[in-house]
Amino acid sequence: MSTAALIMAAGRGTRAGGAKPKQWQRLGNRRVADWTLAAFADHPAIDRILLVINPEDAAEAPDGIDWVPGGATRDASVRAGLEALADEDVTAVLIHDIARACVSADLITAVAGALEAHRGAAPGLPVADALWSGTEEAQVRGIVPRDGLYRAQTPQGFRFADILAAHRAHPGGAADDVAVARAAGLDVAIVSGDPDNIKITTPADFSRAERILGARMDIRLGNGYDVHRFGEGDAVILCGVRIPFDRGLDGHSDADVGMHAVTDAIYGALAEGDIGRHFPPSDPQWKGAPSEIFLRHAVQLAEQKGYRVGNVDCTLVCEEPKIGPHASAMMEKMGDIMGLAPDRISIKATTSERLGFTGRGEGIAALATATLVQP
Ligand SMILES: Nc1ccn([C@@H]2O[C@H](COP(=O)(O)OP(=O)(O)OP(=O)(O)O)[C@@H](O)[C@H]2O)c(=O)n1
Ligand SMILES: C[C@](O)(CO)[C@H](O)COP(=O)(O)O
Repeated sequence: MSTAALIMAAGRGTRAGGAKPKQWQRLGNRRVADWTLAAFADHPAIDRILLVINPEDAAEAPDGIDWVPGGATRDASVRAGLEALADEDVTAVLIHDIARACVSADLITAVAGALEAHRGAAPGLPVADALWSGTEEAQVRGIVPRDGLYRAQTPQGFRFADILAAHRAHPGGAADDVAVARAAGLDVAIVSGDPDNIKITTPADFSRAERILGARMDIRLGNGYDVHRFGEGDAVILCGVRIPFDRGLDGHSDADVGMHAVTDAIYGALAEGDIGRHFPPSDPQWKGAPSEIFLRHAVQLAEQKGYRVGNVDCTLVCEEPKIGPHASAMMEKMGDIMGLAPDRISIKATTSERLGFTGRGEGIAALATATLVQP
C-alpha cells in the first residue's frame, strides 16, 4: 500500500487576517506550513506528499515539495490534488488542512492504521459542551441534543480510488472530505480526535498553536570537557583563533581544546558519544586536522536529527595565555562554524589559582555546555 498525504493550502485565510494567508505566516520559529509539512514528511506511514496551493503563492512553496494549483473552494482544491495523483501508484490518501499545524504523529498513525480495516477513517471529537440553537439577535432559541455529535478534524483518510470517484461525482459545496465520501455512500470510521489538533482560523489561534507546539518542544543539554598539555610551539589554537605563545598544545589534531569541549557537548546532547568515536585518534587522516571539521560534523549531525544548537557556553581554564583579548574573535569564529548568532555563544576563561596542572602551566582545560532545541 502506498499512502499519500494531500495537504490543502490553497485557502486565503481571510478570518486569520495578516499580510499573507495564514499558512505562510510565522508560528514560533517556522511558518505554519512548515510545521504541518514536517509532521507528514517525518512520518513512516507517508510515502508521498502533495501540496495544493493558490498559484499566487508559488514563491512560498517550500523547496523539494511538489505542489499543484487548487481551486476557489476547499473541495475544488481537494479534487485538483486527487486528479494530480490519479496516475500515480497511490492506494490510500490522507487529506489534511495545512492550517492544522499541531497535528501529531500519533494522530497520523491512527488514521493511516484505521485504513487497514476501513475504507475511510477520520478523527472526531465528541461534543463536550451543551449545544444551543440561537436567533440572529443572539438569543437562545432551543437546546440541541449533543449525543452522537462530533467535531470533525483532519487528516481524513480514504482508499484512493474511492475518494477520487466520490469527488468526481460530487456537485461541490462540501465542508470536508467525509461529507463527500458519505454522499457517495462510503462508510467512514471515527478515530479519536486530538484536542490539540486545532485549525488555525482566527488571529488568537496562532498563540494557542504556539503554546501547544512549545509544550512539545524537546530541549537537550550536553556537556564536554577536554584537556591538552603544553608542548613545543609558538602558538596555541583556541576556539578557532591562533594566539601567539611561547609554547603550543600537543594533540593528534590541532589540539583546539575549547572547540573539542564544545563539540563533545553537542555530541553529548545527542547521546552520540564524543569526538573520539566519530574521528578516532588511531586514524592518521585526522593528524593535525583543523578542529572545525569535528564541530561542523557535530552541528550537522544535530540538524540531521532535527535539532538546532540553542546556545553554547565554554570556559577555558589556564593561567596563560590571557583569553580576554581574544574572546570576541573566538565567539565570532565559533558562530561562523555553527551558524549561530554571536549572542548565543559565550566563551570565557578562568585561572585555577595556580593549583593543579592548569595552575602549574602544564596544559589547558576546557568545559562546555550546549543546548539543542527541536525543532
Ligand atoms: N479554496 C480553498 C480553500 C481552502 N483550502 C484549504 O482548506 C483548509 C480549510 O481551512 P480554512 O480555515 O477554511 O482555510 P481558509 O479557507 O484559508 O480560511 P478562511 O475561510 O478564513 O479564508 C485550509 O488549509 C485551506 O488552505 C484550500 O485548499 N482551497
Ligand atoms: C475540513 C475541516 O477542517 C473539518 O473540520 C473544516 O471543515 C475546514 O475548515 P472550514 O472552516 O470549514 O472551511
